[in-house]
Amino acid sequence: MEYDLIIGRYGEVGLKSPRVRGRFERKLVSNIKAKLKCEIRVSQARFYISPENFEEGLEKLDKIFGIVSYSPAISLKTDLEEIDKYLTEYVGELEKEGLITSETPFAIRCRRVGTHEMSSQEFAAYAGGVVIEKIGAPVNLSNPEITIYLEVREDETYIYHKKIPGPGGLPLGSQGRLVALISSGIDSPVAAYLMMKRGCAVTAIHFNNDPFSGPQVTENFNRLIDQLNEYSSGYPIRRKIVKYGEYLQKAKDEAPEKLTCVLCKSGMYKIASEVAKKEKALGIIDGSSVGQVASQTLPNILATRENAEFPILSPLIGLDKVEIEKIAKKIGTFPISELNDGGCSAVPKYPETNADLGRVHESIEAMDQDAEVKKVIDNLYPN
Ligand SMILES: Nc1ncnc2c1ncn2[C@@H]1O[C@H](COP(=O)(O)OP(=O)(O)OP(=O)(O)O)[C@@H](O)[C@H]1O
Repeated sequence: MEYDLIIGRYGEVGLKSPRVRGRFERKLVSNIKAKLKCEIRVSQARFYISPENFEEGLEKLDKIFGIVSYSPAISLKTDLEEIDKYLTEYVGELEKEGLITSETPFAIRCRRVGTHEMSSQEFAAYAGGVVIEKIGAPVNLSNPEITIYLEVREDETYIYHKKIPGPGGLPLGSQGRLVALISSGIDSPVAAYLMMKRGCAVTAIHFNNDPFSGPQVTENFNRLIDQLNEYSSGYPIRRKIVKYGEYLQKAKDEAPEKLTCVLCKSGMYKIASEVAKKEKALGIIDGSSVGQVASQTLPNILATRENAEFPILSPLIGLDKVEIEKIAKKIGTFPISELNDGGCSAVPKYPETNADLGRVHESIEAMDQDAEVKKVIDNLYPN
């Protein structure tokens, strides 16, 4: 089929007030243009996109948040003779592709904006007649096997038959920035993806636990970010790699062994809070899911988060592993997270699962956590 443009649709953005909608539309247009060489016209909740490379356009729109669906289409003048000519050709192409035969029940759906001599129903009936004339297929409005859409907008008309689902959500960057804690595991990249889908730009922090973990962990982190960057058009993910070995050593030396993981996580949130200030971010994302591992019991969640200065958003908190893995597979991070990273040797044999706040406070003081956090931040942002 010789398509000449792609019609993109947004969902939730359309529910906003006109002023907010205008801002979101501009953001969406600039995000599309950051990824795709194209011309874009916006009109009445539709994006009319003319990409330089059509196939590339179809592929890339699949990863731009805010787009709910899109359709490759042909455009023509709003004129009955033109509709006759182009629709006849269109049906001929569908026939060649095996999508319609003389037996295939079909429907025409017409949407119309503007002033015309015919109603939408009359346009649809006319177009139905063209299809019957060309191929003799039966009309079936309640249960069609193929639907051909006719979109009549003032003096331009568009014909298409496919509605490809987009990723949905809100345009990236429309909701400000968050700092995402990304390990090399399955969960945290999914958490970051879900918040990106809600329009949040991301700065990713990774804690390199060397000598308690090997270089593979950080390599996997970098590969995960490369994969997530497929979805970051307009707002590429910023990366920060934190040297965390010294902090962990201090925790092991000065606090009860059992509490290492609690102190590790509590330090991460404090450091993430400092990074959030530097990055002008408004919150922190992590990949916790209640009860999944030792550090994610409710008492440990309380003990590790109580001193963080920013809200910690955990979009996976109520999901179970199978649900999280399903998303990881869909977004392409799963096979990277599955690579063996050698794990973390700082994890004690019996990590605390029911952290007592009093003992955690004592340990935080014993290891002089604030001083250790400051060292890490000075190292990350030398001035
Ligand atoms: N090395 C790290 N660097 C950055 N963030 C980390 C690191 N380790 C853990 N986190 C953050 O803490 C969250 C909980 O980590 P934890 O190790 O308890 O669970 P997990 O189930 O192994 O998580 P994940 O699958 O994301 O690695 C992670 O989802 C991530 O957001």
